[in-house]
Amino acid sequence: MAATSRGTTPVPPDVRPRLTVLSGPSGVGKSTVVAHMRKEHPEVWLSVSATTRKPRPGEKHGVQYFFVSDDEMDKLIANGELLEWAEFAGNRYGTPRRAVLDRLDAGEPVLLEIDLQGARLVRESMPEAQLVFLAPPSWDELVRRLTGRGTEAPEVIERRLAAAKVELAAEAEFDTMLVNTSVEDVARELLALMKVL
Ligand SMILES: Nc1nc2c(ncn2[C@@H]2O[C@H](COP(=O)(O)OP(=O)(O)O)[C@@H](O)[C@H]2O)c(=O)[nH]1
Ligand SMILES: Nc1ncnc2c1ncn2[C@@H]1O[C@H](COP(=O)(O)OP(=O)(O)O)[C@@H](O)[C@H]1O
Repeated sequence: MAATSRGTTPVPPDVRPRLTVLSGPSGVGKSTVVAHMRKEHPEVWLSVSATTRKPRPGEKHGVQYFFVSDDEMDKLIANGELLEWAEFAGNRYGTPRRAVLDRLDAGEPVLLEIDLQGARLVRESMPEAQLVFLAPPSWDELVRRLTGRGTEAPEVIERRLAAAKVELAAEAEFDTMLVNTSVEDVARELLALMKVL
């Protein structure tokens, strides 16, 4: 079979998995759910974003994020290397385009964990993508999780909670809404949506 220009075997569109986008307010549990899911299903390919945010203790370049300078982010944007990017709570975040398209072409289930603005941009450029919104069981529980994580200063938490109000109001734009009461249940539901289970 002929190789594509990216050097992978083409997968017919009808069996190609859809790109899945997971969004939801900061602190709702997106990273926790995705980590749980990938422990048992490492075949789910999670895009690693570039960000200008500083690493938290324990975060490693190339694992949670590619941590880049403002200049480097400017270049990634100018060179068209990002599928989408957005500013969130004072930092920029973007999805490297090439890796995502290569994995989709290879027929792998691909997951993006990105904010509401990014989800809207993906919907515009790739209407076949499925958009999943992760919601907290309640506002108070979201505040408890975000505060309890202990990774952000109080003023950063305030910015993220302000963004959370906007994100929660946009829930209806998504194809599916999952409430993160149980990490195991949500991980299973997400795997089913991605046709991995
Ligand atoms: N648009 C966009 N948002 C991203 C990207 N990567 C991460 N985000 C989102 O940026 C927000 C902040 O991420 P982060 O600083 O890691 O905080 P956390 O998600 O609360 O742990 C979250 O909503 C992420 O989903 C990206 O490549 N593009
Ligand atoms: N279902 C859950 N029940 C209770 N705590 C949770 C649940 N899911 C996540 N958490 C906790 O909430 C905090 C925020 O989770 P995290 O995955 O960092 O959120 P996000 O990636 O959406 O910002 C973490 O301390 C995590 O352990």
